[in-house]
Formats: sequence, C-alpha cells, structure tokens
Amino acid sequence: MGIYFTVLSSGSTGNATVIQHGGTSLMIDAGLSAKRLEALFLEREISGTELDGILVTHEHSDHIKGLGAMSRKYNLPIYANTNTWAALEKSVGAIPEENRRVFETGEKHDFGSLRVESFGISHDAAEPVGYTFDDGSEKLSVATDLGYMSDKVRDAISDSDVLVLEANHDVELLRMGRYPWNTKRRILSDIGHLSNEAAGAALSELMNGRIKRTYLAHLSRDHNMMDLAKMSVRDAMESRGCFYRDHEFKLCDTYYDRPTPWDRVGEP
Ligand SMILES: O=c1ccn([C@@H]2O[C@@H]3COP(=O)(O)O[C@H]3[C@H]2O)c(=O)[nH]1
Repeated sequence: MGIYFTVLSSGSTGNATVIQHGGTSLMIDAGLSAKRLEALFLEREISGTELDGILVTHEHSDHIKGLGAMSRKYNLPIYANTNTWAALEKSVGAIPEENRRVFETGEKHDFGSLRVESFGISHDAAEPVGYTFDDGSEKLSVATDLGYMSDKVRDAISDSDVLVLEANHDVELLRMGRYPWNTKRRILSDIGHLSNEAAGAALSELMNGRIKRTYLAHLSRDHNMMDLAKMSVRDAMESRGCFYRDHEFKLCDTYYDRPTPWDRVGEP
C-alpha cells in the first residue's frame, strides 16, 4: 500500500503536509489560508473531500491559519491534544462537537492500517507535538518547531525511513540579523527552533541505517537558505563522524511557496 506524503508548504508563512495511505488521507496543520491550501491541493491533485482529518501540532498561526475554514468547508475532524485545543479555541471559529477530536500526547490512533502517534516537543506553545506515521513496514516522522531534540523525540523518530525535520536557521545569520534581541533569544532557546547545526547533530545520533531521507523544514527566510542548510547539516554530521554516501542518505528540500513532489516513504 505504502505511505505517500507531500509537504505542501513549510516555514513561518505557513505549514501543511498531506499524508496518504490506502484510503486514508490526513493533513498535518493548516497554517495557510483555505484559498492558498486549495491552490496547493490542486498542484498535487488532492481533493479536500478525500481528507479524513487535520492533525494539529500546535496553535501558532503558521500552523492553524486555515484550520477552522478547512474543517468547516470539508467537514473535517480536527485532532489536537487538550491544551492545544484550549489554546486554539479563540482562533478557529465554530467547530461542531463531532469534529472536535481530543487526544492525549503519546496516544496511538489507527486510521485503517496506518498507526499515528504524537510525541511531545519543546516549543513555546501550550502542548506542542510531532507525529509519526507507521504501517508496520514504512515509517514517516514529522518534527518541526522544536527548541532542541530531547531523548523522547529521538526515541519516537529513530526507527523512521523518512524524516521531516526542522533546520530553521543559521545561528550566525540569526545573531547578526534584524530581529529584536528578545526574539533572537527565544528562537535560540530550548523552546525555540532547531538550527542547522542542531539538526545535523541530532541526525548524527539518529543515523542507524534505516533513515534514507530527511526533508529539511521550516527554514527561516531571513536567516537561512536551502543550500546553506544542507551544507551545515552535512558538516555537523561529518564533524561528529557521521559520513554517508548520496545513495544511502539524502537531504531533501521543502519550500515556503510550493509543494514537494509526492514521495513514497518506502522507496529507497
Ligand atoms: O517572538 C517571536 C519569536 C519567534 N517568532 C517566529 O520564529 C520564527 C523562526 O523562523 P523565521 O525566521 O522564519 O520566523 C520566526 C518568527 O516567525 C516570532 O514570531 N516571534
């Protein structure tokens, strides 16, 4: 059957990823306007009516901007943990009871033969999470908006075939950049965003022969570039003794303004 996914958009201007497995179709986050999400759906031949629900990572607007509108338009259940529900309530508009699905972080939920699990991440939101998608032979993990990679996150995602992992900023570019000092401090903190260097360090500990691809996600447009991110992540891995050949492991692009191609998680 296979797990297929496309990162529709990634970054502070809006995040959304669609995962398909057999008859199941899920979206993680809806951080762009409904109009923009529908345009991205068209590019990847996704129909809103075929979605089974929207899984929310946390309540920041770049993750929930179109959440209420998409849920209402396509009658989609919204899945979020208790504290995230409380935090997004005022931004999402009216959602009927049957489309309010509340889970506890760490709970497993099966959509057909696709097992979805959430895991807690460290970010300045009410109860932020990442997600894993596992059908018993293929596993995809999505972890963005995390200040650091905890042992728990590492354990949750280490047996994945493919990762979508944040590489938000180059630390020096951020330090020299135009953001106010408080914002810089927040981004650099344990409840901020993962730098290129930190993403590479985390990957060097995660590499176990199973992870074949990592999509670098949530890049800052002010303090990063895809080529720089790839180079820094690879450098950080190699400086920790983690060398790889291109046919064994790839770093892949995500974009803020266009979707990634459909990828099958189990493909070599
Ligand atoms: O006090 C703060 C701290 C941070 N931020 C966000 O963190 C993001 C990091 O990536 P970026 O550079 O694309 O954009 C940044 C901002 O959107 C914010 O809005 N307010």
